[in-house]
Amino acid sequence: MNVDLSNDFKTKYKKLMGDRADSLFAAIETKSRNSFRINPLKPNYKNVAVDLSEPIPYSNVGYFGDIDGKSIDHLAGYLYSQEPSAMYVAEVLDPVGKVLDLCAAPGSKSTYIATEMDNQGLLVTNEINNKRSRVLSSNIERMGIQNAIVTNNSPKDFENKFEGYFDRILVDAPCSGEGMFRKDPESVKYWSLDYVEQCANRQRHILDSAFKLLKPGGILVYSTCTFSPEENEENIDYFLNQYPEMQMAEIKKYAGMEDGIPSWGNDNQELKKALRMFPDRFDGEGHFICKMVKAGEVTKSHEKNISNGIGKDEVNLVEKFSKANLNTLSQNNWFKVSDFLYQAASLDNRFKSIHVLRNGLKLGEFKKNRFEPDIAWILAIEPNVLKSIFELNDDQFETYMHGESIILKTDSNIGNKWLGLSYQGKLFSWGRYSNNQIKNVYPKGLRR
Ligand SMILES: C[S@@+](CC[C@H](N)C(=O)[O-])C[C@H]1O[C@@H](n2cnc3c(N)ncnc32)[C@H](O)[C@@H]1O
Repeated sequence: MNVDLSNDFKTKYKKLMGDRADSLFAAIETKSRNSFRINPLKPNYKNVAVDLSEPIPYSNVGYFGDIDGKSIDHLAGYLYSQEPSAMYVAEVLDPVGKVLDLCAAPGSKSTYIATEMDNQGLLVTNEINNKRSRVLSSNIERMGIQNAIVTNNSPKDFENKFEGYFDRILVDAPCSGEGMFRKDPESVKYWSLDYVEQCANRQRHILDSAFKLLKPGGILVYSTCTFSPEENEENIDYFLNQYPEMQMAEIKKYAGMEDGIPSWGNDNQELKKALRMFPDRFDGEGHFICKMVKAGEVTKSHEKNISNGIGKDEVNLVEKFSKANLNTLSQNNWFKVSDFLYQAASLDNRFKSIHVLRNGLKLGEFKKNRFEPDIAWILAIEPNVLKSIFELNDDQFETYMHGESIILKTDSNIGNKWLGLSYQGKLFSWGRYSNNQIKNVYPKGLRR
């Protein structure tokens, strides 16, 4: 591999690391190893057509190896591709209660956090960039996550209504990306000494917001995929001085993980508690992780609920749908946004003040005199909730993925209108049965 490291980069790290810099530069020239996660939110989640013989030692759900982004395992949300170092962040966060991922797209860490939360508590997963927030939202959907609110805001937007609200906050900061040069050699082009400074400055603003949003007693995890002291130890030293309530917490370190470097952060010895992963000693990309606790007593916060906006006629339509197609129907936290019905992750009125893309699980849409279920619901549903599941064969699966309907033999004994469609035992879509055909309702954007 040829990663075109600039002279400024090399000179800087030679000065900072001495001889070790050469081993870092050499590691940046080697090929990185791929890895992926399985998804315990799915039924029978270890039933995947990939090699699970090399588990990642510090992850409950991570494995070294390759996955196919077009496979049913991937599109039904059983697998998620993530590089090994990044996986450890969710483990360090230990997410419980109300969790905020402030810089979340495309959702690698958020989807991991959600599997740790097992649909308990609340995960607010935020991305400032609109286009990227939509990718985040679709990954939350694919993985069958029910307790997440996807938002598209700047961290500052939360400050008005969410002060001291969150038990856990992750700031996986936008950074100069030096740790990803090996995986993405093109990114070297954007690097400069000035760019590092700009990133460091932006990160301080994000951390300022995170401090305000964190509950006393809460935990803040800060991570980057870059080596630079300015964006890591220096920023954390600044932050600890700025906010004396914040204290560093220990992180368990596995083979190849190293301490933070106090001399890169004004000799603040507390920085040893942070964690560094350098690719010459660790089997993953470059990463920095730091865990901090906010001192103080938890005060009770009062929640005022949004009214759910659902009329009796609409409840009747969903009940009619359920009677024909489901064995059970939970009416927990139902919530309507325009014509869409959600099972809300939170009905807290505060969420009216920010730009919410998705609140919990999208169940479906009210159309003229009927209710139509949404793909998000089938990706999160327990199979025993469905009256009928139709398992597609290889040809039928390809046909369906192309957006075509499936013609069945006339003696097909299907009495219900909405079916769960599965392939290789994994539910991935609804299908609408009528006149010996399963009509294609797979979202156009997901067809191929
Ligand atoms: C390192 S990436 C996040 C990766 C993500 N956590 C994951 O694991 O998939 C940083 C994100 O921060 C967003 N970002 C950029 N500027 C920001 C700002 N000023 N405040 C908050 N987020 C910002 C970027 O759009 C980007 O999606």
